[in-house]
Amino acid sequence: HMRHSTDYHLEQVVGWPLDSLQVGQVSGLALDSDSNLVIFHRGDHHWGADSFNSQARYQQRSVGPIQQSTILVVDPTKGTILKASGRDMFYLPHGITTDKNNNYWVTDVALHQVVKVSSDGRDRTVLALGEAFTPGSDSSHFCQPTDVAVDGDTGNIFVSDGYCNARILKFSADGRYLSEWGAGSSDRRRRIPFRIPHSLVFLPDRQEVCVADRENGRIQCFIAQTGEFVKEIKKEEFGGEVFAITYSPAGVNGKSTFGSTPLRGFVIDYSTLDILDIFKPEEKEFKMPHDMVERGDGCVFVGDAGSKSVFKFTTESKHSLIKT
Ligand SMILES: O=C(N[C@@H](O)C(=O)O)c1ccccc1
Repeated sequence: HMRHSTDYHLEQVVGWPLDSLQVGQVSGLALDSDSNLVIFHRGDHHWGADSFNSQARYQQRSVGPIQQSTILVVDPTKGTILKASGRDMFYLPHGITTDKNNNYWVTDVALHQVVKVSSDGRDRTVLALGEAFTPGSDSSHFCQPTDVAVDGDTGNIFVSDGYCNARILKFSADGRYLSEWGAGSSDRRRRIPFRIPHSLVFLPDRQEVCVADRENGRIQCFIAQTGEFVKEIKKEEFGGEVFAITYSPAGVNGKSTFGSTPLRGFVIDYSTLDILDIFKPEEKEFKMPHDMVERGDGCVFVGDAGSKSVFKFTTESKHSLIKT
């Protein structure tokens, strides 16, 4: 791996998880209030070229929802499954995030909905935004929404919408529509619209929302309160597509990218925009690094929709692992 300045370097924890997680296409990762890893996956469903018609309507509705548990809570150290839920609810899972009451906020691109699900194992739908299986672009419809970010202070939620819309919407915690905005709209020079706002993250220490604008190969960040454009992060090294973004207030931004260059993850300092590290798996390659989370202990997990697997990375070098 190329090393970038400082001593920050991520290496794959080879052999994690101990046993295969038996997951389908991994579309989303989150951390719960116990800092366990939460995996949102598609079981035996796949997003392929014929999943939607030209009006973005899902074509396999008659097959029914995924019968496997689509939401897995996994021990971050061993990779063992602690809880499994989300059966018979979803068709094409995409994004997942948790709120401070440990509810799951997920998006499903086939349902065109954002769903708030209880994590008590009873899978109660606490709130659903959007109309099931009905794409649209007004304030009560989405078109293949990709992710949700939660502002822990106000409870407001942000939705990146989506493959067939190019906007970010803001709702109150109880689902009231507040506002929406497109790419860097407040900045004339950056009127280039979003291509696919694919992943969202809330920056708690800055009260900003950042989006991975996938096919534009860039990150754009906005003031959460107003939607005002703050900055754009775009690097040649991204190779043209940025799939996911996650953030840790330690001043380091994690990103995963997927582009013509070999598929890699980047660690960027949010203030200086310096690339602090570039990482990728040691043995297998990334196939479609689709989402990423960073844990408080510095471990980074990457969910891969292509290889139906989750990779774990750590900043400790091998020998220190052997020592411990
Ligand atoms: O990007 C695509 N999918 C991935 O992001 C995903 O699986 O979420 C995709 C787009 C068009 C057709 C088929 C798949």
